[in-house]
Amino acid sequence: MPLIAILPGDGIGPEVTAAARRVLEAVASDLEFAEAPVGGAAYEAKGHPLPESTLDLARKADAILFGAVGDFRFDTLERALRPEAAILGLRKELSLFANLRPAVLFEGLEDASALRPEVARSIDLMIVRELNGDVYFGEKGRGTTADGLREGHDLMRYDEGEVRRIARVGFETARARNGKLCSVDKANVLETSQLWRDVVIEVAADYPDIELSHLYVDNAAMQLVRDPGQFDVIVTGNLFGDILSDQASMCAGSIGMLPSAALGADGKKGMFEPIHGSAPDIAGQGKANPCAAILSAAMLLRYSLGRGEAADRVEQAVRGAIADGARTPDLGGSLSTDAMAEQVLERLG
Ligand SMILES: NC(=O)c1ccc[n+]([C@@H]2O[C@H](COP(=O)([O-])OP(=O)(O)OC[C@H]3O[C@@H](n4cnc5c(N)ncnc54)[C@H](O)[C@@H]3O)[C@@H](O)[C@H]2O)c1
Ligand SMILES: CC(C)[C@H](C(=O)O)[C@@H](O)C(=O)O
Ligand SMILES: [Mg+2]
Repeated sequence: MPLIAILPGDGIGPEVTAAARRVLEAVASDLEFAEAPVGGAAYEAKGHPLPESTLDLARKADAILFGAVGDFRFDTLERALRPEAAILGLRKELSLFANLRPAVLFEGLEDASALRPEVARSIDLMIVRELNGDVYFGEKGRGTTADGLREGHDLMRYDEGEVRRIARVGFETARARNGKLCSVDKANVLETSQLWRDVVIEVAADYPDIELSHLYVDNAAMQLVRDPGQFDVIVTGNLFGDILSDQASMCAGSIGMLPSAALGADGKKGMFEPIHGSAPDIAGQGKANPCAAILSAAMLLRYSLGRGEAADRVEQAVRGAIADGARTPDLGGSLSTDAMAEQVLERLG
């Protein structure tokens, strides 16, 4: 019996994970679920955003369904105790270095996209974001300059091994899709990025069938709204991937639509979560779009459980609901989180 750890977290996290869990229960009757607090909820309950017991469950589980963490109430805590430390800790402790963030425009969502319909319709891409390194995990600190000014610093750093392993995921992902990989960096300014580019080019020698291109991140941000259809797979670092995926979400209609998978070296055990956060502005109001969480559950079925057929069924059910006009407020409609989940569940048969 596969064990699924459910880590709902804060804000809309519990609302959307409840919907995703119902979908999992509907397509797989043999799953065992265990829930544990994470983020601000865990800090309040246990004094730490990632308690040992939660980390143990995550280690033990076959897959993790994660909601979202964070609330402005915790923004003054020391960094190690903030809710966000939990998600970073889980990614690092479980060596989940490869973050797959697909952005696709579902039929009917042209009007929700921030782009013109004919431009929006072309988006079908996968962002492969490195998740264990970069400026997120480099040495950081605060101090005072000789002149008495407050200063802060965060070291951006990758070693070639870290770049090589995510580059391979990028090339393999492109091979399984349409054979095009765009590596995004800032090699015109950053040494970390020059190393990134050099290593990606070295790895490319093993993938002569893949069409490799490179873009600076500022240009990539522009191209993503000018012509998202030009991209198949984008491989990039932790920070650039974070930013570009939120941007891609609005090209595809809403941040409430984008799922993600964080995978380790075996490409199997993983943590699955919407790319969005805890959305304190709409938490507790039943307004959250559960599709990103539901589509994350589909990725869990596909990657961690090897159940591609069940994953397809879930994705088709979401597509069907959207095509038939089901809309939460972020998509211009008025369905509640639960009503949207019902629309999906009904289409699972
Ligand atoms: N994976 C995570 O746990 C994660 C990701 C991003 C941000 N955060 C945290 O979440 C908190 C809020 O951050 P933020 O406001 O910058 O980003 P956010 O993604 O939580 O929200 C941004 C905007 O998008 C809307 N939104 C997000 N998800 C939605 C959904 N499913 N349906 C409808 N609308 C949705 C919100 O209402 C808000 O207006 C912060 O504490 C941040 O650190 C956590
Ligand atoms: C909450 C935060 C640490 C996280 C990140 O920056 O990775 C989030 O924005 C995401 O996209 O998953
Ligand atoms: Mg983000």
